[in-house]
Amino acid sequence: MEITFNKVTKKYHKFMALDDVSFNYRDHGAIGYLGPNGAGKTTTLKVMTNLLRPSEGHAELNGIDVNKYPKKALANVGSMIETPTPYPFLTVKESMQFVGELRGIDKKTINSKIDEFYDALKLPPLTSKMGQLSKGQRQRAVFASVLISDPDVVILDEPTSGLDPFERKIFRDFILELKKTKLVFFSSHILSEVSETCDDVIFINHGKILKQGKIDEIAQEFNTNAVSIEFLKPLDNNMIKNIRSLGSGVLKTDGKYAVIKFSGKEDERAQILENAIKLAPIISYTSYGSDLESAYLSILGEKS
Ligand SMILES: Nc1ncnc2c1ncn2[C@@H]1O[C@H](COP(=O)(O)OP(=O)(O)OP(=O)(O)O)[C@@H](O)[C@H]1O
Repeated sequence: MEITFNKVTKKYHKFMALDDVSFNYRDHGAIGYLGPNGAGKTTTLKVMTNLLRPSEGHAELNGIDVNKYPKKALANVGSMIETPTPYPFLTVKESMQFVGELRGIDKKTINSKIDEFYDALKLPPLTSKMGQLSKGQRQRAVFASVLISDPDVVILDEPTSGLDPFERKIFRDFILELKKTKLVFFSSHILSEVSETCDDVIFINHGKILKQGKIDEIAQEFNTNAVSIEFLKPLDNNMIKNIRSLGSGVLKTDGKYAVIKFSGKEDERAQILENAIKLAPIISYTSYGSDLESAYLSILGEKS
């Protein structure tokens, strides 16, 4: 399973919606494609699924050029791009059966998949008409249809937009399972959703990739890493002076507490603890975890 973008540029007349976009992902896992409105996310996913032709460069799925050989490239791919508009007069079950049959899946497999997704995605009653479902119910029913053919690669455009927190959780739990065996690529502007489900992240704005890499590494790079130390006794001036030599700066001292900045490297964090113990007895030692928000603000905030 593999997704490749090789120097893809997409122009809408003179407007450059994608500018020299390249990435490559292989094997199972989840990739979050993050960017604000108008960044170029949908355009990317449309090029990826042959709904648009790139102006330059090319996209490959499972090693096959999507625009040259769309049928072959998309054979093992499931995608949900923009708000799905499924068959309103079919029931949930009929709609999934229809998509499964179009994909050449046998009836028995289709029905066992429907049972599986009914529980995992908490689908609405299978006899409900697609046209009468709420947005969240419809989204999940369409998502189930996309997965009926058991694709290797799953491509989703803002899959949780318009969903309530309960539905988002269903989606998140499902992606966490799905990514164990499949390559999932989804666009989003919801940071928490990406940080909770993805291994890798790409930041895009104004059609350009601003940063890509492992979420943990990017979060760490942009985070103000800090540890909070609780000493047994309140700090006096002499202690505070000594604490200043720990880490790369003191953010705050308050009563028995000191908050110390450090680079984010594990060995430096261990060293701070080792030296702090020499100053006075310690009751607790807590790290502030890195988060993607500071990365998002630094990467997209500065350059947007
Ligand atoms: N058919 C089109 N013709 C002209 N410009 C377009 C067309 N489709 C998109 N654009 C422009 O290209 C840019 C990227 O649009 P795109 O839909 O890819 O962004 P997005 O990141 O998916 O945004 P959103 O989160 O709002 O869906 C936007 O400035 C948009 O106005």
